Amino acid sequence: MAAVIRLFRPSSSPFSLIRRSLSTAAVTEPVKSQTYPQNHLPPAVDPKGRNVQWVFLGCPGVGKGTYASRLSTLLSVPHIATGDLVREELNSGSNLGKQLADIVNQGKLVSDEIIISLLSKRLEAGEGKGESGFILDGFPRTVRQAEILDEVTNIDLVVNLKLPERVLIEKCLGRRICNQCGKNFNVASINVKGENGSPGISMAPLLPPPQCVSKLITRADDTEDVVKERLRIYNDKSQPVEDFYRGQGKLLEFDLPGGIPVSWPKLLEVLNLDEQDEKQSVAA
Ligand SMILES: Nc1ncnc2c1ncn2[C@@H]1O[C@H](COP(=O)(O)OP(=O)(O)O)[C@@H](O)[C@H]1O
Repeated sequence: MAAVIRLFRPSSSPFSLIRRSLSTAAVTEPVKSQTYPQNHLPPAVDPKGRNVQWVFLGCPGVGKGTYASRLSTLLSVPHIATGDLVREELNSGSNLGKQLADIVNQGKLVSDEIIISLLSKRLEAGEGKGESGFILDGFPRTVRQAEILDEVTNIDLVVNLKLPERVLIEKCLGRRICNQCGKNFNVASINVKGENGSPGISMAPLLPPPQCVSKLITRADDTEDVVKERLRIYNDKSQPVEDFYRGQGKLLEFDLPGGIPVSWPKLLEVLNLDEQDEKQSVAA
């Protein structure tokens, strides 16, 4: 039976070191090892009692942002999505933003150096405001990024969200963002039949409230060709990151059973979390 571990006061994180570590990081082959059994958490919470340091992995469109953001509220830690940091830079009109636009709109990855610099700035700003712990979404995306992260801190748990590829494409194409409040919605109504023993998946659309309807925009990189390219790059560059964490016994595989109403309670169950619990309690 899982014991309840309380998360104590914020401790300062060592992320100001991340930039320095970039230059010394070694690139090695990803480790292949066992899969962590579902329904069984690895030692997810640091026994020293600091806030959680979790990573969310998964293909474009799988819903990393949705679940990472809900968990960050539940656990009172920041949700840091490197894709959001990149989009902020694009929208800022800076020279760097102009350089990144082509890369992002073709579905390619930004260089490790640039992404680490953006993440480093975000973590330092958070540290200044007294933030501690995090749920990272969209980082690390290469083994090199994972190694650099490992050099500067100890990740407790890596959640790998999974959906069949045809669902991912439909979800990306249905994704809409309100350009005023910034919330994400999805107009796709997904009904995929089960194949070869795997169950079918249904997801109802996540429609915007009336005040957002006229303000919906589509991400420039959510076109079919670019989504396919992002999936190809994920398989090439980011799947080895799954192996990296699997080798460390930190990877929790989670096949999403459907939309938020069915997946969210199931995810909480697998993580031994209870929405009704005191916010700062985690079972490990
Ligand atoms: N860790 C990262 N390394 C390199 N590029 C990144 C990283 N995170 C985000 N990006 C860039 O930002 C884009 C959008 O990221 P994100 O919103 O996470 O998209 P996705 O829906 O593909 O998961 C990526 O296609 C990539 O160009």
